[in-house]
Amino acid sequence: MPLESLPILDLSTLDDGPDAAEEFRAALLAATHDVGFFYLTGHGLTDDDIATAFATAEKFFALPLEHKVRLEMVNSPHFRGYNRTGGELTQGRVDWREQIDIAAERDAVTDPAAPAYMRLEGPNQWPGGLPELRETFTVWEQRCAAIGSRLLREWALALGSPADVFAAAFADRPSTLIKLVRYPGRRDDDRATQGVGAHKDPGVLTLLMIEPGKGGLQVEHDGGWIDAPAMPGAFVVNIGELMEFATSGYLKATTHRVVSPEPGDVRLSIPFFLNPALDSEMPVIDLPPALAADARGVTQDPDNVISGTFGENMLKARLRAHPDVAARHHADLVGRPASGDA
Ligand SMILES: O=C(O)CCC(=O)C(=O)O
Ligand SMILES: [Fe+2]
Repeated sequence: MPLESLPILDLSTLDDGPDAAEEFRAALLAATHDVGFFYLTGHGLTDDDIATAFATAEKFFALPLEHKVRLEMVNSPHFRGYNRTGGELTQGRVDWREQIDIAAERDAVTDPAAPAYMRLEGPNQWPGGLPELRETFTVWEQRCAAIGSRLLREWALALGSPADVFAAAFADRPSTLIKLVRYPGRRDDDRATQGVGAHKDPGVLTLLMIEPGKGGLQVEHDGGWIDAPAMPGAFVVNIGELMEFATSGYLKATTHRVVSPEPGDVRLSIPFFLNPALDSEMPVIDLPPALAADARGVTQDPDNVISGTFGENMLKARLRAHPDVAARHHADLVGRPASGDA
């Protein structure tokens, strides 16, 4: 029978003794082998934390357009800042959403000999008139990174590896990214039904918070789509291409998309992406025989070659999604092979 909804996992059961923890790990492995997506409850963020995050995101989107465009991503060689509705592409088609991208706050790398992907490191563009946005999402980033690190330890154990097998890649300068996203309601013409087009996430792990009461997210499974509406208080968690790479395809990076809300409706979401340092190599896990027998290999797509170096994947994804930033700041990289010399 086709699956009708995503599996649900409760992170707090990890504190209920070794048997409960073992059960959690088995469920984690099954969910991300079969579906690649699950709901996560018991993660420690309260309803108040979540309500504050959405209220802050709403305040940002309510700013006049002339304030928001001062922070436009096209100003940033590091792919940070605001994209107005229609400012991003997936599979070459316009996504009908507006958003601000906030990544790890660091200085830009000035060494001209650094690999091209180090250009992704740099400062964010923060809205001057809304200081609470920086406060709220700096804390959100820390909380989500801690939840993500905990999940990575449990995956490591479930995969028969030492708990810290992924830790080195994340220890120094992990690449975190938060997007605040607003999907306007569908208009009457067709092109506006793609909130975000079908894609896999390029990194390791995504913790997505959807505005309470909203649908729209669909997850590919067995040749069909599973609807994944907001579940009160829960994250939607999924793995990306680099986790598929690390497990030789035992875990699955799953295609998903967001269908635009009905005309007149609006949907907010807050995806958090946890990724290793740009210049780190994601370890390829030595799977126990029982799991290795079920590893499907990494999906081979000549248009989307997956590298073990996270920065290569991320740069490729960013150049593809934001051709205006690429043209203004990275003309030297446009049209180069998907994976190759930095
Ligand atoms: O907004 C959502 O529900 C999902 C967004 C998404 O898949 C992404 O930004 O990668
Ligand atoms: Fe995604």
